[in-house]
Amino acid sequence: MSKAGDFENNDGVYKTLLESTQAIPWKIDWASMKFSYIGPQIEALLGWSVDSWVSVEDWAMRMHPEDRERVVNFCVSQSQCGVDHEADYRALTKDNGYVWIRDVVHVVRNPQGEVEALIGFMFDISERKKTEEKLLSLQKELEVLSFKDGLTNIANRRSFDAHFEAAWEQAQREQQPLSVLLFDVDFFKQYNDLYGHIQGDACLIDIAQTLSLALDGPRDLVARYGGEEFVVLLPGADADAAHKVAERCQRLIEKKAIVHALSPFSRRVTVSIGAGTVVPDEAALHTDFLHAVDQQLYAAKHHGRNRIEHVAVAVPNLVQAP
Ligand SMILES: Nc1nc2c(ncn2[C@@H]2O[C@H](COP(=O)(O)OP(=O)(O)OP(=O)(O)O)[C@@H](O)[C@H]2O)c(=O)[nH]1
Repeated sequence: MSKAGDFENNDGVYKTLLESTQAIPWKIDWASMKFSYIGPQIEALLGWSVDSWVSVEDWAMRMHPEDRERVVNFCVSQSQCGVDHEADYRALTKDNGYVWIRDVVHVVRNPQGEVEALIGFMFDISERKKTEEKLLSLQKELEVLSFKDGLTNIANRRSFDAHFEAAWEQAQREQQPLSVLLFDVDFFKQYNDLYGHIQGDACLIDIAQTLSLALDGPRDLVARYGGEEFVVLLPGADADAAHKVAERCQRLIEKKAIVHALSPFSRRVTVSIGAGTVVPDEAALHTDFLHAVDQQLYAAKHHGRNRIEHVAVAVPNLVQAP
């Protein structure tokens, strides 16, 4: 007799092989929906004894409630159609924990083509799931970080752009005002030259925190626009409201009293502010509006710094500044 023949005739060999694998083999009789076999490895993995696996009910009830309906419905429908399939779910352990399982199911038919039994393997995939979950949370963290400025921890330019575009479209749709404030730290090059770059960084962090404190609207956003420039987005704020926020920012920075020996303004760090308010009509472009606000910042610098200039022209429908 051939070696293969020897092997085929030896049920014990099969059993030993099946029961020494990591994967846990099982068999369910289709007519009775009862387990006719389950590998003893199941007890080491989940804690339930082999004898406790009687019917598909035991299988279904030892599944996480959030997974049960989806998995049971899927497996029943696939089996009824005679299609091999696999499903991932959390299996309940005897001590009330959960283990991620991948069940790989083969549908066995008799010579007439009728479903006779289901056989399968359960794989412990908890390690893989842990890695997947960790990757997912790292991905989320990365998404958050990619919208944050690394130095000041407030929103970055990319975040501002996304919020600004959304707010612009909403203002256009609802015909509501929208305001933007652009800030630039005065004489910052001299500050850096005098106190060094590290203290310059600390000054920018201080200003970012101060500006954050000045905002109270649920949709207001402060972001680092780049270098020593910051931007505040005020959806729904009319010119009056925006001007008040700009003044509050100025006041809070003044109160912070960051020493700048080369500043003509009480030897303290100050900011210049360009402000703009618009109720954008359908044709208005948000880039034109930002450009107009930037022009105001330029004007604030040009007119002596430490001041607010509020835009009143250059974009259709611009609301008159106070
Ligand atoms: N420490 C620090 N300095 C920065 C950072 N980003 C930009 N700067 C500095 O900011 C300074 C900006 O200089 P300028 O554009 O000449 O502006 P200014 O000196 O503030 O002059 P005015 O705006 O006209 O009042 C430069 O010296 C930059 O190196 C940063 O992240 N950290």
